[in-house]
Amino acid sequence: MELFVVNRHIDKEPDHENQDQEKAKLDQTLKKIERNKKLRNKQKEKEQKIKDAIQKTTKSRQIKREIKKREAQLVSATEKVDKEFLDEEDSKIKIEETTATTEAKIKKSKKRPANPNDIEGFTILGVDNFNKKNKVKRVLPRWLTNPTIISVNLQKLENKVSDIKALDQQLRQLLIANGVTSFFPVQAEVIPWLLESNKHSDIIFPRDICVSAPTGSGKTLAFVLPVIQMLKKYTVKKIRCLVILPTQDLARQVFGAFKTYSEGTSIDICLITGQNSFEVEQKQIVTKNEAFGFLTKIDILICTAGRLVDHLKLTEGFDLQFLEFLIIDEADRVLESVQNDWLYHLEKHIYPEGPSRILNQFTLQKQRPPQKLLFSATLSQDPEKLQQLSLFQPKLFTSIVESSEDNQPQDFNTDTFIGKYTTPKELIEKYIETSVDLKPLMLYKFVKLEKLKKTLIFTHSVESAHRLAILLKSLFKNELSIQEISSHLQQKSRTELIRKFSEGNIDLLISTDALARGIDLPNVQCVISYSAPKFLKSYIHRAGRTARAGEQGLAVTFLHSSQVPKFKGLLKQAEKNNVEEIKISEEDLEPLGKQYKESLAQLREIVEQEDKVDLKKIKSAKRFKPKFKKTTS
Ligand SMILES: Nc1ncnc2c1ncn2[C@@H]1O[C@H](COP(=O)(O)OP(=O)(O)OP(=O)(O)O)[C@@H](O)[C@H]1O
Repeated sequence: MELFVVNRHIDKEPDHENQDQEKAKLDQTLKKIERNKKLRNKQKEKEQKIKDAIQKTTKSRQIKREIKKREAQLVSATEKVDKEFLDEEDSKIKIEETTATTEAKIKKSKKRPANPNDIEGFTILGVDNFNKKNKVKRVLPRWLTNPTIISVNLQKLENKVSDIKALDQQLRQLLIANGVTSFFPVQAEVIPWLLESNKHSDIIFPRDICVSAPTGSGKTLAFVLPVIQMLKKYTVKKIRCLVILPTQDLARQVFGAFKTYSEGTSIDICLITGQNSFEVEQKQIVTKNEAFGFLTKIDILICTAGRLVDHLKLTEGFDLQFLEFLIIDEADRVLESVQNDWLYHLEKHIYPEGPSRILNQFTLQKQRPPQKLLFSATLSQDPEKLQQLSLFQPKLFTSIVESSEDNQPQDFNTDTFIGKYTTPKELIEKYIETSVDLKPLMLYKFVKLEKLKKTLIFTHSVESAHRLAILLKSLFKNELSIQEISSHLQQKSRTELIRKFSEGNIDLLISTDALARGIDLPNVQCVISYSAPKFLKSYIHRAGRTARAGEQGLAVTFLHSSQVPKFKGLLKQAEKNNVEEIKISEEDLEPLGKQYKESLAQLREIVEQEDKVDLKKIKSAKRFKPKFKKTTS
């Protein structure tokens, strides 16, 4: 049996001490295991917590996202609802605006194709040259925006001549003797201002002035009277006032006014327009004395720009260095004229060493610079145009007032200020539409219907004035006195015709625009623009020959149908939007047909004859040209 006994290792007898030790070890290990188990469990719990927390945040984020999404959906839904409630007009406007901007964008993109050379952030020079630039708003200088306003009301005159003590007694008496009892608004403003501004002119140079007031408002006396008063004091003759005008007729008229109001003074006035010979004019201005050399003989010189330059160049001893007043009447017209470069020659003559506006010892020793006085019914308020006169601290007197609905003057606006003119309140303006063929007959009918006398008729050329005169003479027979006047006539004949018309001995005076400016013809009943005026300025001056000095007057313009819109456009510039039409039916002219045909035949006959003789003479007639002789004796 033993054979089958497996001899296993049999330990020795258990050692109790070792057994205890081993048991302790085992216990420790078991405790360790238990601790580790607990630790692992704790770890697991922690991880689980973290996991849970992560899960929670994700969930809340999801929830938040979901909430946001829902909110967004809600908002868009609300907006949708709101939009539906937008009122129809608003949405229309929005649509229009969007369409307009889109269209503009399309246009822009069409206008300016994408440039392949464009570099981001850089502008390639020249690319934008074709794009429309924004208009720069013009800003007027202060003196133009702060004028002294002149009333156009000549019916209610508040300034009696006897009350204006600034003018001396002698002048006031002369005014009353000439039928002027009250001052017109332009005179009431300008005369006292000029006298005051010249009180200390040796120390404080007076400011230059620009005066823009309607035709027939009395601008002439506004400069004549103060100048006479201020020059009275001088005993030594020097040219102290120079008046420049655009035409001989006007120069003559202003000369007349100076003569009238210088009565009883020692002021000498001279007119140089070319009517007299050059030598005669030279002798009127200067004389030569053995002991003193050249001596001036006059105080005031009135001239046309062209004739002035002739004297500046050729008259020895012609001294303008003592000039105190430089008056330019119809200033816009004079400044337009480049006649012999008059402004350049004049400046050179007044300031041989160049102009000096600075008050210093040098300028104090010399004479003061002349005060420039500019007058016109259509004076340019364009600072660029006025710039050429280098005005000294200019002051503006104007009747141009922008009025609001409550008739209160408003701020000056460049667009509505420059190029605006006023006309007399008493002027009634109308137009007649007619065909070209029947125009002369329509004129005949109108004159007869209105029983017109003392009427000025303006045509665009000497020839058309001449033909119209022949035709009207033939139509009216001896019923009315009809004459023509133009710059082709000699000064003497023109003065004679003007005198006869003023006295009422000519009923219809047919003229070119030569007579449109400044000429003062008393009580003109009607002004007819037989040829439509090309510019607003020419219309204003033509029409301004009537309704002068507060009198009523009628201005009628004859137009072909194609001219009506342009004419209305012109008048709009002067804020005349309701010019009435006078309707004369062409049927009313039928009974005059035979008479008209006969007159036309007569006209043809006369013109043919004249073409051979007279008209040629008129065309070749030159103004009287004097032989210039240098210096005077
Ligand atoms: N205070 C006044 N009382 C009455 N009549 C006057 C007065 N002042 C001027 N007149 C007359 O009024 C008319 C027009 O004057 P004036 O020729 O000076 O006008 P104007 O403003 O220069 O016109 P235009 O712009 O056409 O040249 C003249 O016959 C003048 O004698």
